[in-house]
Amino acid sequence: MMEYKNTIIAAIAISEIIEMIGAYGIFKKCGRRPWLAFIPFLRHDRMGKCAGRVQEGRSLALISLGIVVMITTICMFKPNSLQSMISMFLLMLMMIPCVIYSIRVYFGLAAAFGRNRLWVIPWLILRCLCALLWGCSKRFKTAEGYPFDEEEAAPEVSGLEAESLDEGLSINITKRTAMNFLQRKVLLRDIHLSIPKGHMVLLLGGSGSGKTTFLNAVTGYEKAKAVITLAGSNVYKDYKSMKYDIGFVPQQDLVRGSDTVYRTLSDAALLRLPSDMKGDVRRDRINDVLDTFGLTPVKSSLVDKLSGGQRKRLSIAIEYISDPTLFILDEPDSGLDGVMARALFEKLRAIADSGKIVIVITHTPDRVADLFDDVIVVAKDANRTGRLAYYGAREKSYGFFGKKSMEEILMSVNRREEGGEGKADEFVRKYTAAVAGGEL
Ligand SMILES: Nc1ncnc2c1ncn2[C@@H]1O[C@H](COP(=O)(O)OP(=O)(O)OP(=O)(O)O)[C@@H](O)[C@H]1O
Repeated sequence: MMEYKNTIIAAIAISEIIEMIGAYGIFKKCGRRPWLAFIPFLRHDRMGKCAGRVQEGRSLALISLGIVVMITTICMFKPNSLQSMISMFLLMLMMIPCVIYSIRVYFGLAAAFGRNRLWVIPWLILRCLCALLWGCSKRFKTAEGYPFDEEEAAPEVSGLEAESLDEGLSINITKRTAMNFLQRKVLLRDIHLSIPKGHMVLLLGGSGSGKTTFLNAVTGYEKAKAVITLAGSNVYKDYKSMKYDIGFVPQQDLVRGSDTVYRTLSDAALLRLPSDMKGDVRRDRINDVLDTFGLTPVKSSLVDKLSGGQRKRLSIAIEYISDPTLFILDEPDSGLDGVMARALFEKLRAIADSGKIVIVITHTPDRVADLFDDVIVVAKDANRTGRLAYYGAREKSYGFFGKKSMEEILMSVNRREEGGEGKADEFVRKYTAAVAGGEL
């Protein structure tokens, strides 16, 4: 038994030494103080910094410390004692976040060295040998542009409080946080803007930049540290009474195939219109909405028999039945061809022109860009927090970003490892300065 223990200790010591040598090389390549590689635990922290994953590196360092404490406890007590069992249980628990944080740090390292993300597998299995290879081999160099955005990270706090509009939407999100694997993550920070009524706004942002989180915070579905006012009323405080003032059309259609179009809308009307509304007034509203969305010819058809475009229009009509002041749509054009998408967005434009506010997420903005008044660009900064990189007139946005299309604007703020130009922080700073200087 003793021999067995000694072998394990010797193996751990050898792998530690190999890893230290490798980490020394990695730190040097990443422009960090290399001697820190020889300090246990701090090494994990610095590895996180090299990978651009500061929080994960720090958490990994703490968990590694916990693991060592647990292993020592297990060795100190008799194998089947209560203390040893508890330590074993805690050790198992710690392994889960340890693996998760390790994966995140290795993903970051792969991006820092411009390598495939699959490298995370050998890193997890043979960490010490991978560290040695990446640290000592000349074939492993940091990627072009490394460290990504680090020196010029966007300011921690930015943005000016948006004024409350009597008839429009004013959004003042200070922060939206969430617990994520034992760690509080800031999903959104400092998003302040006011949208006047009659405006149709494009919400632009890369995958995971925080668009849905932003919309959920605006509608009050998932509250943030924020003040949202719609036509002078506080959305969070008056949530119940304002629920149907805000129409939210999710990406997925939530309609029952076995109902007719009319039945679907009349059920929605029963739910969303005031209960004291007279039957004929309600019927008129249903017919108006059917007309608005070109669904009158198919009002007796089963939902299952509708085309993709008709089904989409029905989903939108369900939310529109309550005549919302603020109308939000998450990718209403997914699955629609260019002509159908254009026709749909023209309807949304008409709704905005009737004095509403329409906010739309679309992944193919350029085919309908001319229909929008304004653009909101949400981008992930160096801390992976969703920030406001632009809000203003669509026409000015091209000049602000120095680009010719919405897709190019999106690429400029997307992170490098996602194929973008990684200029999110630069534009958050530029936007903050422009707003403070009264240029936007
Ligand atoms: N409740 C939550 N807890 C922890 N993290 C979350 C939570 N909600 C969202 N996130 C994280 O916040 C980030 C933004 O997510 P969000 O869904 O808002 O992005 P998105 O811009 O809508 O992306 P997509 O275009 O891919 O739908 C993601 O990294 C996501 O993992």
